[in-house]
Amino acid sequence: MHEKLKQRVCEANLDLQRYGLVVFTWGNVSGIDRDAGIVAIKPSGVSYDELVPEQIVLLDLHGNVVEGELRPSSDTPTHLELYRSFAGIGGICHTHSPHATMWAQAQRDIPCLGTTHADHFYGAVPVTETMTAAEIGQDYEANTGVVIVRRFQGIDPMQMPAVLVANHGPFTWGKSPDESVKNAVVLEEVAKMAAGTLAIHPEQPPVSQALLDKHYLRKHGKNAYYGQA
Ligand SMILES: O=C(CO)[C@@H](O)[C@@H](O)COP(=O)(O)O
Repeated sequence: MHEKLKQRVCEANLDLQRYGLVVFTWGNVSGIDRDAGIVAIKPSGVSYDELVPEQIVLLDLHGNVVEGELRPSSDTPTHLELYRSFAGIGGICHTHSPHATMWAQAQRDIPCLGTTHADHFYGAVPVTETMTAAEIGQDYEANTGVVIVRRFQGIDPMQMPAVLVANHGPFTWGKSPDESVKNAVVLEEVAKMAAGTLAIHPEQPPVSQALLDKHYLRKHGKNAYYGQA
């Protein structure tokens, strides 16, 4: 069932290693078939070298496993919360890529300091608030999704396909699993560039709104709807 979706999700997980975004199994990618209401996600703890499409786990949007022998990623509740809340996304990627994770640990938004950033993210990449002890204790992964959605009040996820979870790491998304991984690669690059730029010039201000609009809207169209011309 959903062999094509499992294949695409498996390939996107293997790309995490190909692009150098992960160490060990510190990352996972999922995809969704919205018509069927089925999410496909990497199994927990399985190394990328061994990963095959048959191991990809299928769930419904309530988190019930509908196919798969292995335990789904421990971040599954976060992925599910984002699919339920951000209607336009078709794939989600989570990593601990070092530079983006440094900004998440420092609990700082990544400012838009250049056109590379502006081409992909419409403004500063936001960091979430830290979770309360109750949120952590109750259900850490599900509440990670809740704090992401809370942070996106007033932010269009289709114009900002990335977030930094405070003290944890980045989540990115897109209209497909492979697009979510591409955004994770870009996020890691702009995180690295921003850290380096501010080390050279700590007072460097973000780009002007005119430059941000010029680059982001030119690439993504007037409505800046992610992934559509
Ligand atoms: O962030 C964490 C753990 O802190 C997880 O995302 C990472 O270890 C991947 O877990 P899974 O193997 O997907 O269950």
